[in-house]
Amino acid sequence: MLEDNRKIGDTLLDVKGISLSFGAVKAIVDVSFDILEGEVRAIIGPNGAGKTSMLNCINGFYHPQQGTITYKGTTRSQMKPYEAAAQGIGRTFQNVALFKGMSTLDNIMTGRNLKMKSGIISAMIWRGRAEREELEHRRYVEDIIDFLEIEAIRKTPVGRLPYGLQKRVELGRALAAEPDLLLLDEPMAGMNLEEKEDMCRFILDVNQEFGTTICLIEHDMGVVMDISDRVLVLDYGGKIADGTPDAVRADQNVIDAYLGGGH
Ligand SMILES: Nc1ncnc2c1ncn2[C@@H]1O[C@H](COP(=O)(O)OP(=O)(O)OP(=O)(O)O)[C@@H](O)[C@H]1O
Repeated sequence: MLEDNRKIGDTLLDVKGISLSFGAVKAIVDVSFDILEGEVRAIIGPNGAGKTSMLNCINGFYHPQQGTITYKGTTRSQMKPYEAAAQGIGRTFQNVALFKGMSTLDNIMTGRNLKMKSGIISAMIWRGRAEREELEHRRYVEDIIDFLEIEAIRKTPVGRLPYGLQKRVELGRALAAEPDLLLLDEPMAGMNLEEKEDMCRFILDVNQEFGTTICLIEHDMGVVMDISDRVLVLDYGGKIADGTPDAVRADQNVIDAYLGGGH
């Protein structure tokens, strides 16, 4: 890890007794865990363990049948995706979800939408103000482009970029919304070693420099153990371990789930 100047704070998100089923399929079974302000939190587990479903519950894509989610002190049984986004929960997806025909710059600009105050009507009435606002947003997006070292591809349609760079652009778009809590669904999937190392560095930089709290799903155990403060382990929808990387690595339930145990 980099030199650690971070402050880990109070509970930002508290998940209590969440259960989610799709018909007979139990995707999540009575899981509780929390995320502290400023930490890098990982969720791991074998295929189908319920990891993506958990992120989908946190940002309101799925509505758990049981349990509560407390975010920034407000408790809900469910929330809507736009409410989650408006309250500072950002997200990237397992499969890249960008506008392939649009440039890197324009894709990242779409991440600013929530921050834009001028609608079409007010922009017609107060053109100067709308233009100033647009300029400020562009400046913010250019800073993200510098930060992620993707200046050379700012005008390139993202569909033409290699997969690793598309993932970086997707991270940029999520950052453009200035999230307090950033959910990353397998940010390094399908990447080669060098791309993985770059992505790890960017995730740690986002956490340290912007103070963004990160919750990530990742299959590469080496990566997870390197960059996470705490790791939640799911298996068949249930929680089987939760703790520091070292504690989780030594946990017999985790060893069984990964090295046998029916998977
Ligand atoms: N929309 C859905 N409709 C029906 N079943 C679903 C749906 N979403 C998830 N599931 C099921 O819920 C279970 C958990 O899936 P989930 O995608 O959360 O697991 P995961 O741990 O993220 O897996 P992976 O590592 O393969 O991405 C699986 O059995 C899956 O088939």
